[in-house]
Amino acid sequence: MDSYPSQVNLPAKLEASRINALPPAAYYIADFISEDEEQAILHKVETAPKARWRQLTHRRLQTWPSDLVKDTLLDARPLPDWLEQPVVPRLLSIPLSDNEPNLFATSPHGRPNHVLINEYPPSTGIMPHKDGGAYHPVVCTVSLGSSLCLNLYKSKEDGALDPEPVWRILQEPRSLLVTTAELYSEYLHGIEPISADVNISEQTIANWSLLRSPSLYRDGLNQRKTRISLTYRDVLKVSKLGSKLGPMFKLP
Ligand SMILES: O=C(O)CCC(=O)C(=O)O
Ligand SMILES: [Fe+2]
Repeated sequence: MDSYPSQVNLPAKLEASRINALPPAAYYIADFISEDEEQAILHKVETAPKARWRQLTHRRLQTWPSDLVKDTLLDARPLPDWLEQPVVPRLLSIPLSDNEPNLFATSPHGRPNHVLINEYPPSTGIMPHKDGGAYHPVVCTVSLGSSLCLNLYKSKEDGALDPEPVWRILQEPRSLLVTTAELYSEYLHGIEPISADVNISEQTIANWSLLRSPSLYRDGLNQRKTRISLTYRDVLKVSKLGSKLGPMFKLP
């Protein structure tokens, strides 16, 4: 059966969730959080103080605990409880391999210290880009609300972007996608600003065998609804000043 009541389903080792079609390395866990957990987080995102949202032309976002300034996290307060639980302990609970206890075992703070929340109404996306040098090269993205495709792109010899994606990853609601290593440093990622993802099939989706509900896409279509993503990363530089800043400089 392709669909069953929502429950968390974690692999004993992350290696079991590896997207084998991709270069080193990406992992996809379809049932990383439950429907109740998804609803609780969505409620917190939607009811966050208005000052928390930054409106871009088509998309809006929140950063927790704060923005980066010159690649540095200024506000060193811990993540709020609703972003910490259940995601962070769950991320840290999955062994990567026999000799690496978890995904953040070799990162400077041993855990993610920053969350970016992006909201994508249908027909919005994000231009192809690399995440750059501010972060330890492990990106953990939890998807909420709707499925969409993340595209991976290669730079051409002359440095220009090849506009055809080399791979597509379908991210279902409640899933976790992890990208690391060469995939972090050598490839660009982006989301097309379209109302429906088309031509979805076993042949075109890199993580097809790891999907929760492949039968939903039998017609090759994913009609998008609003999707919220939570991107967990470890920011390498944290300001010592940050924890001493007065309340005037802090967002609620
Ligand atoms: O929302 C996503 O899945 C991707 C977000 C992203 O690439 C970024 O914020 O750097
Ligand atoms: Fe990114």
